[in-house]
Amino acid sequence: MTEKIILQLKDACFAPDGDPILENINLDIPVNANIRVSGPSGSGKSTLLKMMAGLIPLTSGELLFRGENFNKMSAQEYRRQVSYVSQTPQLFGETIRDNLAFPAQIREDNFDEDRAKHLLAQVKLDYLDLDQSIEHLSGGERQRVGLIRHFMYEPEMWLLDEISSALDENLRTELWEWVVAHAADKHQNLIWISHIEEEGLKADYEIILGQHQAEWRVN
Ligand SMILES: Nc1ncnc2c1ncn2[C@@H]1O[C@H](COP(=O)(O)OP(=O)(O)OP(=O)(O)O)[C@@H](O)[C@H]1O
Repeated sequence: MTEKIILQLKDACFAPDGDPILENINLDIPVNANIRVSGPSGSGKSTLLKMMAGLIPLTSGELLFRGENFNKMSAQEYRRQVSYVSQTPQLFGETIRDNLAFPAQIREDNFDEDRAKHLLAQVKLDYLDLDQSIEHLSGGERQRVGLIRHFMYEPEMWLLDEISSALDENLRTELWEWVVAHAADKHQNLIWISHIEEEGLKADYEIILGQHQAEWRVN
């Protein structure tokens, strides 16, 4: 039996100034897998995640999700299903509440304060109050508030770009353990980039980037 595929890139190329950053990218992402993207600095790891997230337009080729072409879908709906988290999330407004309530606001839904507090605790920020100003948060606190803003709703797929880069080793390990367990529990697809090897992070598959190409490896 063939494996079920959730996301595909077909002959995808991104060449913003004519020179390709990534080209001839053909990937079939199986459902409910834990996938690492690796490769040297500048090899296009973030670019690949942003291509998958529909955040940068393909110069050529196709992005398909559940067999449907991205260009025929609502970009807003797609990004709610396929959630890209940057390593430097921008915080906005004045307080932590402003940030964590934002996803509900754009969905015209009620803010789930209990969930927000639960998520703060999951990322070891339960000492922060929702009405606390974001002005004096540390880099690591900002990174985690930006991360859990995405977790206020559950997507089908996570694209996580260096989400622990501002944290010390203990926090990194705990954060990744939580993220991986959360995704497994919710049967979510997980594609991630991390430079950190000592986290003991295990992936089912690896996408290795180099020379503008992507190699698929089964771990
Ligand atoms: N929109 C763009 N226009 C021009 N060049 C770009 C664009 N986006 C990315 N690049 C270039 O593409 C290359 C790959 O960038 P990318 O951030 O994807 O690499 P990376 O593997 O994630 O790097 P790192 O590990 O250092 O974060 C870099 O040389 C970058 O400057």
